[in-house]
Amino acid sequence: MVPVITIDGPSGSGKGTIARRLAARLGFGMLDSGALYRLTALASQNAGLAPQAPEIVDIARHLACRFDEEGNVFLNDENVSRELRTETTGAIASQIAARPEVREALLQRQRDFARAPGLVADGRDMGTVVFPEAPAKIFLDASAEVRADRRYKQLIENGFDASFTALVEEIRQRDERDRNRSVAPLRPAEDALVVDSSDLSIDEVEATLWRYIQDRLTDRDE
Ligand SMILES: Nc1ncnc2c1ncn2[C@@H]1O[C@H](COP(=O)(O)OP(=O)(O)O)[C@@H](O)[C@H]1O
Ligand SMILES: Nc1ccn([C@H]2C[C@H](O)[C@@H](COP(=O)(O)OP(=O)(O)O)O2)c(=O)n1
Repeated sequence: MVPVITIDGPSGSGKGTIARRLAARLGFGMLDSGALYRLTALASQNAGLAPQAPEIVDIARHLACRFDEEGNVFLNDENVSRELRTETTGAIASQIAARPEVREALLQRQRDFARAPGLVADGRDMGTVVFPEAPAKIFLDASAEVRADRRYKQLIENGFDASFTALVEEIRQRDERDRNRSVAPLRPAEDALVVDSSDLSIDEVEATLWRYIQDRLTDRDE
C-alpha cells in the first residue's frame, strides 16, 4: 500500500506549511483536502447557492479542479488560488463541510490522491476517516490566539485586509463548527501524534515530525 502521512488540526495550526515541507523532503505528493471544500464553497457561491442548497452535492462530485506544482489551484481552468484563501471562503467551506452528503461526494476523490511513492494529506479527518490505515498520523494544534495571530500576519503579508479581532471570532466559530459536527468532526485519531506548536518554530515542528515519520515508516518496513 502507498504510504500516507496524515496531518489534521484546526485553522492556522500550520498544517499546510508543514505538509509542504514534509512532502518536498520525502518526494511525496500532497493533498490539501481543505482546498476541495473551499473549491466547493467557491463554485457554490459563483452559482448563487446558499450553503444548504441540495445542488451543492453535485457541485462537489463534479468539481473541475486542478493543482499545479507551484501550489496554484484552478477551478474550470481559472486560477482561483487567491480567492480560495480568504476567510469568507473558509467560513462557507466549514458550513458546507458539515453536510454528510457533501463529505461523501468528496471522499473517493481524496483517496485517489494516494499514489506512489507516497502522500502527505492535510485536513480535519485525514487520519480518522479518509486514510484510517495511514502509517503516520499527526494532529497539529496551537492556542486560538496564536493561530489568529499567525493567520493575521499571513493575510497581511499576502496583501489582504484583515482585522485581528474579527479573525479571533472567525477562528473560534470555525473551530466550534468543525469540532462539533456530527460527521467526521475535527479530533485526533487514537493513534495520532499530537503536537502543540504554540511555542514551537516551524523548524522545530518539522524536526519533531520528521523523527516521528522516520520511526513510523521504518517500523512499517520491518
Ligand atoms: N510553528 C509556527 N510558528 C510560527 N508561524 C507558523 C508556524 N506554523 C505555521 N506558521 C505560519 O502560520 C500561518 C498559517 O499556517 P498554515 O500552514 O497556513 O496553517 P493551516 O494550514 O493549519 O491553516 C502561515 O503564515 C505559516 O507560515
Ligand atoms: N478534511 C477537511 C478539510 C477541511 N474541512 C473544512 C473545515 C474547514 O474549516 C474548511 C477549510 O479548511 P482548510 O484546511 O482549507 O482551512 P485552514 O487552512 O485550516 O484555515 O474546510 C473539512 O471539513 N475537512
